[in-house]
Amino acid sequence: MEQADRNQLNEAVNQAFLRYLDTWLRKRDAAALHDLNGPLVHGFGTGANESVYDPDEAREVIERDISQVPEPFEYAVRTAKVTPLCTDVALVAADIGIRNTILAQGQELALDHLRLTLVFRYIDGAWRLEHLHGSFPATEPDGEEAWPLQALEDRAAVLQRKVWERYRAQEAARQCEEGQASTDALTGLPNRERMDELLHREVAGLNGQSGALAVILIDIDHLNLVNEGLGQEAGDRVLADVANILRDRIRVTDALARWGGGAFLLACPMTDGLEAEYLARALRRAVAETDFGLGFPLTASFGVTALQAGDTVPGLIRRAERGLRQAKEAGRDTVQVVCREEIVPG
Ligand SMILES: Nc1nc2c(ncn2[C@@H]2O[C@H](COP(=O)(O)OP(=O)(O)OP(=O)(O)O)[C@@H](O)[C@H]2O)c(=O)[nH]1
Repeated sequence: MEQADRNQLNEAVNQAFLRYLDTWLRKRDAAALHDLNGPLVHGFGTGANESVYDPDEAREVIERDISQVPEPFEYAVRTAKVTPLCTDVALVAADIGIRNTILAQGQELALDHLRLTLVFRYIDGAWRLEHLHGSFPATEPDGEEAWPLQALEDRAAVLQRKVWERYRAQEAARQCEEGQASTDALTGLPNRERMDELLHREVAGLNGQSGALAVILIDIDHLNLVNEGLGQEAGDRVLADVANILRDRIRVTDALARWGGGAFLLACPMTDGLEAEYLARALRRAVAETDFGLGFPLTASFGVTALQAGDTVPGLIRRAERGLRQAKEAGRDTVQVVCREEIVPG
């Protein structure tokens, strides 16, 4: 988390904490306090009362607590430390000076000190209480405090590390899943959906600038003959090999995707129709000159087009498809460039 984000989070959680204290201890307002809670509150008592409460149970605990001592508590925040656990969870360890007497298990108990450990979670646009642990530290016979603040802070540091580790692992898993969902497993290339998104982004930003983007649609010729003659696995190998041939010969700024079946789509930014045609010819040659170990030559056909004013992504793709169709009709193993309506033979 960036330092500026951390500062902003600390401030927002601190405000939520102060509002919670004021509502709970000074105002003793059960309804308002209930509104500051999250959907589940953990802890929320001291010692034996600690549990996980749903909203109705939490409301009951709050009302009981306030009905037992309706008078405002005099308190002063001595220290309050906010520790962000991740972007939407934060822990507050606080030391509160307090003057009051409560009835605990039939006995009057004079309070002068309250230690709080609270967890707030950002839910529906507000930091809401999710966990509350309160303790009234007693002085041990040796004069040492039973729960010194340093011990609470040490525990918070351990908790923070553990939550961050878990959060990072979850983020990494989520990003990995997203990557897998948009990658073609056979070739390792981005899939059609990802390329489609990229094209929409590119085309929207380019506004039909001439020479700003070219698109090449590539289709392996007679892939069905490889599948039928040598089996699906041989067809798969051909697909992966062609993907590698293409990948090895394009610029880092170009984007190559598996478009479906035996087809690939290549998007080349800062490339006009002529440059794209040269590239397509070089790629055609590279495929035709490769020995795929099939016992017969393998070729591919290419449809090329370039961005023009007023283009949409579907329009651009349709022109590349038209080029590819023309290339297949012209006998395959060839390149056809389509600029708007006219076809420039390759
Ligand atoms: N091995 C393999 N074959 C695939 C895969 N996806 C599609 N195919 C096959 O690729 C072939 C593509 O067919 P078409 O593009 O219509 O025709 P083609 O045989 O390549 O001949 P052209 O007219 O030259 O395109 C079909 O036989 C599909 O079953 C795949 O992931 N692996």
